[in-house]
Amino acid sequence: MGKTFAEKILAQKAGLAAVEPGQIVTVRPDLGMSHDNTAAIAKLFGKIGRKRVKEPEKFVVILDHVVPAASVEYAENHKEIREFVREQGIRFYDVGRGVCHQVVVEEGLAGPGDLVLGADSHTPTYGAVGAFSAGIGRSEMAALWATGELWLKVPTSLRIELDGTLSELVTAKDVILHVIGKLGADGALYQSVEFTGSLVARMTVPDRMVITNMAAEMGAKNAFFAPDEITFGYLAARTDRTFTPVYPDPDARYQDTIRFDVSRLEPQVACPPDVDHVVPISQVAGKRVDQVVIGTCTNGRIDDLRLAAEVMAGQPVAEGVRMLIVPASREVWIQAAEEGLLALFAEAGALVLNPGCGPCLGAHEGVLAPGEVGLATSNRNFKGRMGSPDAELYLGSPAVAAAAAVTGRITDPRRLLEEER
Ligand SMILES: CC(C)[C@H](C(=O)O)[C@@H](O)C(=O)O
Ligand code: SF4
Repeated sequence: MGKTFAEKILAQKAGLAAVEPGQIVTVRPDLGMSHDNTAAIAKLFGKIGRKRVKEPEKFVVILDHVVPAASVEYAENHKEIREFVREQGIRFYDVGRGVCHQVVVEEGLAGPGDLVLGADSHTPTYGAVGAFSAGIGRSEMAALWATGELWLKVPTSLRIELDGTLSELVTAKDVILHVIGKLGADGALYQSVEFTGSLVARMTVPDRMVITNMAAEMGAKNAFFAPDEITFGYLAARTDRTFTPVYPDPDARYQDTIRFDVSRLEPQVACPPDVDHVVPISQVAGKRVDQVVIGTCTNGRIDDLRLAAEVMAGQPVAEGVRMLIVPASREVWIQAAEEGLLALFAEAGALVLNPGCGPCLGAHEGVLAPGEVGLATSNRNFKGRMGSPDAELYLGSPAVAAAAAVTGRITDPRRLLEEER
């Protein structure tokens, strides 16, 4: 009987001939990733009585969540991490390099056939380049540092087929918001989600990253796009590593196959306080916003910034609205600067921030006050996510965010474009 992607790759990484869903296997990941939570992990590591990370070359630490440090406490945390990675000889990217998930992909640290475990819930992102990648807890990361291995339960597999053609200004973000809206925030709980269908062949790696990133929001253990020419072309420009891709068998058995035709999809918006309370934009159009954020590991890439600039079409940010632009990485920041996008946003009245998570997690760089309404291109909108528990946060694509920024209200970017034309 055929095997799914998860079954094949986990068998391989566990050194077994075959595995079944539900089976507990001990795997040896190719990469372990952590970020600002590394100091907390180091404390747990000390508690289990270890001094040296067993295979330091298999780990990476990226400071991104509260960068640059917003308080003495954060500064101390960063300082401890710098000392720890130096002592242990762990690959390290300091503040300013970018959001961990973007950096891992840009640096070619994840690719087809890799098993990556990260101490962050959006680690499934790297399935966009054919890796099995999943989030783990801090104590699991400490155990991984100590032994180089970890047990995992083999997930059941869910296949999602995406077919049709997206209309103008409807994006991968709208697709995944729609999918989450239909399946719910627990719609793929502890499942390995394989995305297939005719739309996939027309999706760039960044498009696929939007989808695998947000698959975490429906509970997925990991998410996967079978590596194709688009994947290999993308990776060839970034790394000279060679990869051994793993593909599902054609006769693999899935728990379920769900098909979506995206041809008539409108731009989608997730309404507070639930990521799965997703509606077509026409249902929330007109809602006033105080702050718009374009960035994060979901939608802070160069094509997101290009799309936002296109929708803004030289119009200024609406009076009374704060617009924050947070390039996901230094590479994106430089590219956007070279293309004149950062100046364009700044001239329109936006505030361009440093690469990193920015206000996504509500810790700094633009938190919302009680009663305020935000719209962001990020992946979470629960109560208090971007500051006050009494603020509201809507989620949408960069096109939707740009349209809100220049009109001061949730607006269908397609209508705006029509008016501009
Ligand atoms: C702080 C970190 C552990 C957290 C996560 O795991 O996802 C953060 O990145 C988030 O998006 O809430
Ligand atoms: S950008 Fe947001 S979702 Fe992504 S890793 Fe940072 S805090 Fe988490």
